[in-house]
This record gives sequence, C-alpha cells and structure tokens, in this order.
Amino acid sequence: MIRINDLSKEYETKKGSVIGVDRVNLTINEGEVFGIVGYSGAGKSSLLRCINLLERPTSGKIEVNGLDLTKLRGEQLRKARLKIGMIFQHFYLISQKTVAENIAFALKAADTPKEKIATRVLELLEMVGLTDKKDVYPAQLSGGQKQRVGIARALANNPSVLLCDEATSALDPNTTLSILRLLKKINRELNITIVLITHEMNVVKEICDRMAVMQDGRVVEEGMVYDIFSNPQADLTKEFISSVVSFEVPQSILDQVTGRIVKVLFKGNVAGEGVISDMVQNFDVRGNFLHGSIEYIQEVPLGLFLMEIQGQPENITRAITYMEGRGAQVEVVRSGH
Ligand SMILES: Nc1ncnc2c1ncn2[C@@H]1O[C@H](COP(=O)(O)OP(=O)(O)OP(=O)(O)O)[C@@H](O)[C@H]1O
Repeated sequence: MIRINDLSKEYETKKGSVIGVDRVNLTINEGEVFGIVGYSGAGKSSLLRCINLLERPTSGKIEVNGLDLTKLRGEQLRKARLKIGMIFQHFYLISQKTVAENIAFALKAADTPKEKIATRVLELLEMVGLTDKKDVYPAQLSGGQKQRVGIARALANNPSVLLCDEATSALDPNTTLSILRLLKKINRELNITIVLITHEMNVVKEICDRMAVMQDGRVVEEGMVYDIFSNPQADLTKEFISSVVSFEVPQSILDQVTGRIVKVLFKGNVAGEGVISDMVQNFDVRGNFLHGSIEYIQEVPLGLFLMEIQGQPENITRAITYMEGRGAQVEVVRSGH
C-alpha cells in the first residue's frame, strides 16, 4: 500500500519557487492499478517521482508498505528503492549493452549473486516475451520491444510497486495496447501495485482500477475509474472524459430537433437498447437517437445515449420514469418546444 500524506514539492528556480505538487493526499491499495491524469504541467511527474524519492518532497510523507521513505537516507533508501520499479516514456536503456546486459545491470546493482543473474534474466525475458532478443542491442529493437526491456529491468528485483511515467506515450496505438496488456498481466500474476501517469484517458480506461485527476499540483478528483467515467464531477475530469465518451452533436442537428432531449446512461449489464425499445412500445412515444456508444471500462459496459423523445409531455415523463425504474440514469438536456 502507498500512502501519500499532505505531500508538496516546490522547485527553487532563478525566478523564485515553483509549485509542482500541492498538498496531495492519496492512498493506493496493494495490487491495484492506479492512474494519475492531467495536462502537461499539472504535477504528475513530480508526484510520481516523489513516490520513489527520485524527487525529495518539500513536505509531507510517502509511505510504501508501511515504510516512511522520507525518513530514509543512504543505504536504507537505496534498498527500499529496489522494491519500487520504474519505467519511462523514453525507456532509458544503455545503448552499448545488449538486452540481457541491460537487465543484468539492474540485478548487479542489487548485489544479486553472479550465478543467479543469467537464470533470472532468462525468466524476465520470458515474462515480457523477448527471449529471442536476448543478445540484441537496443538500437535494433522497436519502441514496444524497448519498453518490454524496460519492464523486465524494472521487475528484476521483484518490486512490490511499479511506477510508469507516460510509459506508452511514445508508442503507436497497437503497441500501446500490447504494453498495457503486459502491465495488466504483471499486475494480476505478480500482484504488483502499478501507479501510472498519462494524459490519455484510453490508457486509464484500459487498465486502471482507480484514478486521480490533477490540476495545478492538486488532486481535483479521485475514485473508481468506472464511477468517474459514468459520473465525472470536476470540469477538468469532464473534459478528459469527453476524449473517450463524447456527446457533441452539431448545433445544426440540434436546431432541427423539437422534442425533449435526454441523456441516458446504462451502467453494467443493463441492456440499454432493450429498455429503450420497451419504453417506445409501452408509452406511445417516439425515440430518435442523436448519439450513442457503449464503452467497455475494464470489460464492464457503460452505455451512453443521447436521444430525442417525441410525444405527449405526460407520456414522455412516464417513459423517463420507466427507464429510470429499469436502472437507467436519465438527464433531461432540453425540455423541448
Ligand atoms: N526540475 C524542475 N525545476 C523547476 N520546475 C519544475 C521542475 N520539474 C517540474 N517543474 C514544474 O513543476 C510543475 C509540474 O511539473 P510536472 O513535470 O510534474 O508536470 P506533469 O503533469 O508531469 O507535466 P508533463 O506531462 O509535461 O511532464 C510545472 O510547473 C513544472 O514547470
């Protein structure tokens, strides 16, 4: 478990002090995948780097598995850090060393007995699917393969936590997906807690259990990914969500619509289209879809529909009540004219 208590990080610059992280409190549970999102400059990297003390916080506390890292120095801190792996957007592999040597480097740094290094390197290569690239140099690898080496190196010393700093931002969408699946597999099979920072909501949607949204060094919203996607509170969160789930309908279309416009949300396994067609049949109203999508957030469906309902006002009201009774969340966007 990671406990971040009232953590602040200020940078001293020639122009005065700059706040990177501003009094953040977060608890990240053991075995979960936690995403931190925010625009550039929001403080994500600063916060992530404070978790393994790559940056020393100006104030506050970081506890990893019950150990207050801010109290540690020297050898004790070095040892504690070995249990926190990290991967980076630009991989940071040593170009003069082969794939196997890059991974062995992390094992040597942890004083692993020489005779154990070769076996462990092979184990790690197998885990990340790169057994055949053992003796190749980083320059001969694709971006996705380089990140796999980065992951193997980060896992070398059996960490309990893996920090991912924009780990897929330099990769194309297919490679991103394969790396995210690998991270999820590692999380499940090795029970490693993963904290990742990203500006892409698709990354969060794909693998995170919980998330936090940062702005100006602060956490503005935090919760289960599914809850946040289905009911974002902060304006910034709504903006981020709209990159995945959007209700933008051209004004020209809205101008032609005269009925009541409603946003209908179905969570989980409620079959949205079925409820809507039952409603149309039962209440003498007509439904006209303006927008609709079903997103899968960690395999749980979230159905979102924007629709116009036409009919007698009392029938429309009864129809909406009916949909709510069947588990939908309905919001009237425009009452109609
Ligand atoms: N070493 C540093 N010296 C001075 N200011 C810094 C330093 N590192 C970060 N900052 C400042 O701290 C604030 C937060 O930056 P940070 O890099 O943590 O944000 P971020 O959300 O990770 O953004 P990005 O995605 O662009 O890295 C910014 O105002 C930034 O300019």
